[in-house]
Amino acid sequence: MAGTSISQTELSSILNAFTQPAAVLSDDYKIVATNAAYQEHHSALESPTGKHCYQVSHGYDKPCDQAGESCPLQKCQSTGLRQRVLHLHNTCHGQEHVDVEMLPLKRDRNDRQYYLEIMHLVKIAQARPGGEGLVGSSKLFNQMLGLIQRAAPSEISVLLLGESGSGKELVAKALHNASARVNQPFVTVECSGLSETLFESEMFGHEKGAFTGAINKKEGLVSAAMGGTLFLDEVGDIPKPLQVKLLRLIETGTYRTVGGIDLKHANFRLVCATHRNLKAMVEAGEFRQDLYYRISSFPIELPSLRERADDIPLLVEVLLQRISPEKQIKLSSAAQNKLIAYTFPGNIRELRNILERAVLLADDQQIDVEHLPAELSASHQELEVCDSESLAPIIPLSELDKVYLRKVSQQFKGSNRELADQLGVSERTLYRKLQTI
Ligand SMILES: Nc1ncnc2c1ncn2[C@@H]1O[C@H](COP(=O)(O)OP(=O)(O)OP(=O)(O)O)[C@@H](O)[C@H]1O
Repeated sequence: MAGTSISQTELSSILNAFTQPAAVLSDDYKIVATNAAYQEHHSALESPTGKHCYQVSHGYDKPCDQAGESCPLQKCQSTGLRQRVLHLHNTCHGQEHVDVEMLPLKRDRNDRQYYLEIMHLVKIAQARPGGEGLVGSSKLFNQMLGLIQRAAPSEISVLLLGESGSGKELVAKALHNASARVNQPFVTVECSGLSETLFESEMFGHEKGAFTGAINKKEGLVSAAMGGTLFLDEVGDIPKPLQVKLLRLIETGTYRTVGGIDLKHANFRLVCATHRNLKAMVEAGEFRQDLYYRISSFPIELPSLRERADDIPLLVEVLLQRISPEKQIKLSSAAQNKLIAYTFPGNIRELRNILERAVLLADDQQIDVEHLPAELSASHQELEVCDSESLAPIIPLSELDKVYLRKVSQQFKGSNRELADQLGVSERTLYRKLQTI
């Protein structure tokens, strides 16, 4: 830092107080000093000092905002305020998600402005093959990840909105894993298909003899989630009389077991999920407005797989590793193109099912088009149908899967499990859908 009283070596040793990769940057995007973690993170063979931050982290030849990304340094310059942005960085391990924090420093004696950059490595998601958890690097996935990173450390109630199989449960776990409650339980409550009595006794537990069949005292899921995260899956399927009970629990933080007298205190962070349009349900009087506002403080929309088709090659690679870690199975480019062109009504669960089946069908290390289900090749036939006169009458898209399911469930000869597999949804989801047709 020319002209300042502090040397570069001293600056680096101060930066070494951070365990995360950290650097001091100048107004013109140049790296002035870095700590050891920064050099390790970028696997810098030669010192990054003097290079541009966008060149080292992204391999760009111009600042991020001119390369179609948001640039925290530029935002810091224009606002004078601390910034946080989720970026994909080139690191010693390949591409990684990084939560970048940028802070303006006090101007130096020559009135030059410098910035402190701290990189928080995102552990709940990966942008390259290997490991567990969420996978993706597309724009929509990164936007979703940015929201997860923001919400996770707080206690705010999160509402996950997305199609079946798009990863709602995995995101709920990611929220838990990135929160201070990570070492406490993560408890899922499947809200669909529960009668009023069953819901109450599942949620709150019951005393011995509370109702016919209550032979023993039973602990409820709210109690099991003590100190951790309670994940209400398919919250939109909770019948109205039960919604008021849930609201009471959330508002007062207290509950009674079925047949119990004592008021018990709950302690959980709430995450809810639904594939339904809750706002429309509120307008139609099917979902309580007060409960909706309680659970939807921080909504996160999960993109469907067809909206993030550029993630398909990466997901395929990761899922094949997870399905068959001992074999190094690859996809032929023709098979990959088929997958990219497919619409995936069952999202990532359907992709996983397709790959599991293909791994069994492929004799060698390569999955080809013939190992993929016939409906992938049927997309062209579907287009032909759409072009033909048989299009009329037009039915609302929301009705489309009901109409299709009605037909399929009448004609399908196998079990519900087999049908769910072929549709690329869980058996639970199929059961739920069958109830609505
Ligand atoms: N981003 C992702 N990366 C890797 N695997 C994923 C991702 N998202 C989802 N999956 C996988 O896809 C499958 C379905 O995910 P999940 O059960 O979380 O979806 P869901 O939206 O909760 O489905 P449903 O509404 O039917 O319960 C699981 O095997 C999950 O591990």
